[in-house]
Amino acid sequence: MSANANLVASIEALLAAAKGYNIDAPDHVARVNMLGQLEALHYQLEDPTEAMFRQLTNYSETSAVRTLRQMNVLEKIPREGSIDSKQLAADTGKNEEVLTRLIRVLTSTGILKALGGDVYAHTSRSLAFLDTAEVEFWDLCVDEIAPIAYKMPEYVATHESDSIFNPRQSPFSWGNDAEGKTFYEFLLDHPDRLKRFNTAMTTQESALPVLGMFPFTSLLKADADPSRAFIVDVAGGRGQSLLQIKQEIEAAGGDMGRGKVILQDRKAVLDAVPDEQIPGVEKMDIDFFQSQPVKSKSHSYLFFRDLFSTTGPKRLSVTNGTISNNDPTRILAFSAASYVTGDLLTHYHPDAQIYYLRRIMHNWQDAECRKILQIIAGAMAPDSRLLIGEMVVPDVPEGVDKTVYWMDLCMLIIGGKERSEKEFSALLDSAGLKLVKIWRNKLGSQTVIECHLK
Ligand SMILES: C[S@@+](CC[C@H](N)C(=O)[O-])C[C@H]1O[C@@H](n2cnc3c(N)ncnc32)[C@H](O)[C@@H]1O
Repeated sequence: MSANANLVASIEALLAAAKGYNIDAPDHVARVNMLGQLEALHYQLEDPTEAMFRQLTNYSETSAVRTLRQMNVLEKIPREGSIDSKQLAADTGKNEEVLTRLIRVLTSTGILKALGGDVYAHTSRSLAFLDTAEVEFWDLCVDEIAPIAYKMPEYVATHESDSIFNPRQSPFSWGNDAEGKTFYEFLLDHPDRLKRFNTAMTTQESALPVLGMFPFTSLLKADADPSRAFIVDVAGGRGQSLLQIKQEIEAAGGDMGRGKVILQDRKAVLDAVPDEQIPGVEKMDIDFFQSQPVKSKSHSYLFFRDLFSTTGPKRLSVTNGTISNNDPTRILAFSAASYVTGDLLTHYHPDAQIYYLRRIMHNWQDAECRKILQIIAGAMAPDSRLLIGEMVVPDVPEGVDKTVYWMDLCMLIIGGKERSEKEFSALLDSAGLKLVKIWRNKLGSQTVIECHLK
């Protein structure tokens, strides 16, 4: 087909899709597919040099929005009607010329509307920066990641090519004068930035949904052991996923199979979550590189052995809360130290039906992921499932959803990685786990990867 025939065919295909589209009852998938067609059409029509310079609107638009937000200018533009630049300058106390020039960047790309004579109005796109929770994540990316992204050329010029795979030498660590610390160790040292990060993590629902893929309700059991956790959200942040899963299950008339619901994360993260924000959820602070306290009974003796690794018994097992050992003197010493009825037993939990791990694997390289997975696998019972909520990189870029690609650059910067199905499968296999099924979202790359012990 000639280039011209191609162009006409693309436009006709888009026209046919538009004719079948009901704008009053928009179908999300149909709409996004049409956007894909439109984007392909745009690439066919655009001159490559024009395209090269259009890239520059990315950073100029981002900078203009972020700067106007910093100056609280968007709030001063009326939601209905319009405002002129003189009034806007008076209302914000900012320089009129600077405001006008920043606003023009946004009217040129349709974020704000220019009505002529330096008069401006909101559009639904500018209002999104005022009204959506996702803007917290957007600000975080612009303030924490984008400055380092622009310094990547300097990073690669000053580092060995493999150092980017060392999470303690990531571009983020380097750009924050913190080489030697991982991204999360750095955040723990900076409570304000940690707090902002954790809040932003609660907001990305539209691009990275929790629900609509794996059927959580299918795992409810009326005769479930109430002492067994139904779900443990490992490094679950502020409990954002658990709350949604709980709601879905309760809406279906279930009660999480009578099992417990456990939120695990670092202590500093959990301490910042008021109990009333996560009703019915038990908090448990952990370091996922060290241990998984919610363990299968058959593995519990390892926990005790670990605690007594220097002087402890050679073999110690726990059955229904009774400790037995092949060395009675040890048991006596053990009891005398009052560990038996105190700290140790309160740390004992049976395993969980579901270990849930969302947006964790992509923060780390394979070596760290393998360690996290091996520790969870060591805690799982044969019927436990590990559910991994992550994007999966498609073999060939598809559709208009670019989230997985820009997220992968963020991950390259902080020391992590987005993975393909093949990469997940190999990683899981190396940690003693089997990838059973990838539950995909209708759109985009977000999935739930279901795994069992091998
Ligand atoms: C990208 S957030 C994901 C949070 C949540 N799972 C979600 O999907 O929104 C990564 C989480 O890992 C936690 N984390 C980082 N290092 C950890 C560690 N060594 N042990 C336990 N949690 C850790 C962080 O505190 C943070 O809450």
